[in-house]
Amino acid sequence: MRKNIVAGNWKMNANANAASELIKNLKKSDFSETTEVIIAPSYTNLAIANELITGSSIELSSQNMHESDRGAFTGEVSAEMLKSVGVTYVILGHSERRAIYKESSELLKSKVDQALKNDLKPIFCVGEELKDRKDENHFKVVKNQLSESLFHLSSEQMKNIVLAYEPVWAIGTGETASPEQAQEMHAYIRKLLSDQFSSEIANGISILYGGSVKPGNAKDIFANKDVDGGLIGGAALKAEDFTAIINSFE
Ligand SMILES: O=C[C@H](O)COP(=O)(O)O
Repeated sequence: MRKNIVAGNWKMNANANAASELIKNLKKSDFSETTEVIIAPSYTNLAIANELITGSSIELSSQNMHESDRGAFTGEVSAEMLKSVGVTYVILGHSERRAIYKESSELLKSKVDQALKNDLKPIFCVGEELKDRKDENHFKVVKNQLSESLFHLSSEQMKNIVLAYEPVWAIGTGETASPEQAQEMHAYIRKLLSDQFSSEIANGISILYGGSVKPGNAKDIFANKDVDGGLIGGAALKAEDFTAIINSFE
């Protein structure tokens, strides 16, 4: 049985004080034990977050990671460094990394391999841009993103991947995919996983939806059978809203 997961991607928000405050408020919140809760603060806040989440069920994720073990890569952070401050997940392939930092499928494939080699679980993001959807290319785009960075993995490795479908046109725009559009793409992704790996693998992988998820729309999105939770941006920055989203499963 796959897990329901709600992950908060804080992006480049919250200094050390704000991050501590947010985590303290989250710890006071009453959220469902059956949903796995993950937070992804910026690099500078990971160590403090790790201390603050001790004794809670909250898991820690990084927003990015370098693909090499170590070396002369000024400004970069390795998997081993992340592990040393209690990180268990790493977001890879976010559309902001793909678009702004030109991260290619090939690079993301290396990052996925590096994460798995270091026992970090990738939250691997896929999603089409508005133009792709208008041109009815959205399925093809998502299929390529998955196959180019993940389909070389073994079934055993694939079990450690969490997927996030984030239509780029819905990120931070207030516009959400309809519950039907989300379900349609999630079912398509699960079918691809079944064809490439097995139905057992496909049914065991959590596929999260991301893109303007809020307390007011989370219930309708999470009610779909192939939507196993959310990757939340803006609404993860308020403990009250994030908690309401976590508690939005039927
Ligand atoms: O990683 C999170 C997504 O980019 C969604 O962001 P958003 O909830 O602010 O639209």
